[in-house]
Amino acid sequence: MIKAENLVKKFGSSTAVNSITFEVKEGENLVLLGTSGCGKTTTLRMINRLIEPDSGTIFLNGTDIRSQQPEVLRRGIGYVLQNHGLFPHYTVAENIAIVPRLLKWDNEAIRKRADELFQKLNLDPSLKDKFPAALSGGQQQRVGLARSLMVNPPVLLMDEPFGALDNLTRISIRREFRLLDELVKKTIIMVTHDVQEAFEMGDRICLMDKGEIRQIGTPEELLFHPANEFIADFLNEQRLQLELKSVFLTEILPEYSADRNDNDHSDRGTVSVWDQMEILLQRKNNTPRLQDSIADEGLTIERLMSAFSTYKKR
Ligand SMILES: Nc1ncnc2c1ncn2[C@@H]1O[C@H](COP(=O)(O)OP(=O)(O)OP(=O)(O)O)[C@@H](O)[C@H]1O
Repeated sequence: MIKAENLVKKFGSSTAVNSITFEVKEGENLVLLGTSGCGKTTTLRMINRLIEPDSGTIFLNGTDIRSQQPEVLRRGIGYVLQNHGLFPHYTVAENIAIVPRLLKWDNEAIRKRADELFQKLNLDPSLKDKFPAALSGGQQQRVGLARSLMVNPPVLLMDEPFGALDNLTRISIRREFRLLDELVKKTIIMVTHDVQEAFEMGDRICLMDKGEIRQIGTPEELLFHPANEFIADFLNEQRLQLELKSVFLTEILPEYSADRNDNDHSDRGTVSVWDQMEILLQRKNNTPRLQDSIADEGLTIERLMSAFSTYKKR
């Protein structure tokens, strides 16, 4: 779906992106991960031509993106920014109508699509008449996402989409976004410097350093088969939590996994060992369950951990 070949971008004498090559399949969520300044945002912005590479080529569905006007290209590529990118002097309704109006949608079509997205994103319809400054950070982020999804672009670029949120909001909004049907089927490239976030959201992770790619692979591949010492060191501090997030219930206890999601091209289900552990802990504490669709009757934390450690020894 997206193919980047030998991309190079320099700013003056410093090289932000140094000959990187990667591919993203249709429906896949690729996370660009790395420390500040390693070239993630520059890479992302080359895909919607906000930045032009010095050399290298990007193909979208086999076509060089330079063959399209940037404005036309961007209508098929949603873009979600850390600080939501909403225009402060436009109401929420006006903000989300910008691209549909460019595409000459009528008012009724815009209203219908906005209502649908507001419902899916748990946004109260009364927010439509407000200005962005009157919304909470989480609401602003949801509106930013709604805006990028209005015309249902097949590709979505997300630059630190949860970066401006407090930790708790961040964790819950991330979980919600991950299960959102509008996002499950999209091809997504997401930038983050948060390792946990990358492991929760990414089908594959592209770990960058100093403008170069050190490894691209599934969370499991990076953790259990790091390509070099840099990768192992980068992940080491949070290893156990990452392992729990990167292994799925379907892989260790298929008999308890009634949640296999047909839209999930990775075919690993949607519940990680970490998620399942949280569900069991919440149940133990009598707090509401995170997810009700799981056939986990009789599953205990001990059983889960024992299956996880057997899996790791394989
Ligand atoms: N417009 C610009 N002019 C000059 N230098 C730039 C410009 N944009 C980025 N850079 C430099 O290019 C390098 C890569 O920046 P980039 O924003 O892509 O990194 P990043 O990995 O996204 O970092 P962060 O997580 O801090 O946003 C950095 O050294 C940055 O200072």
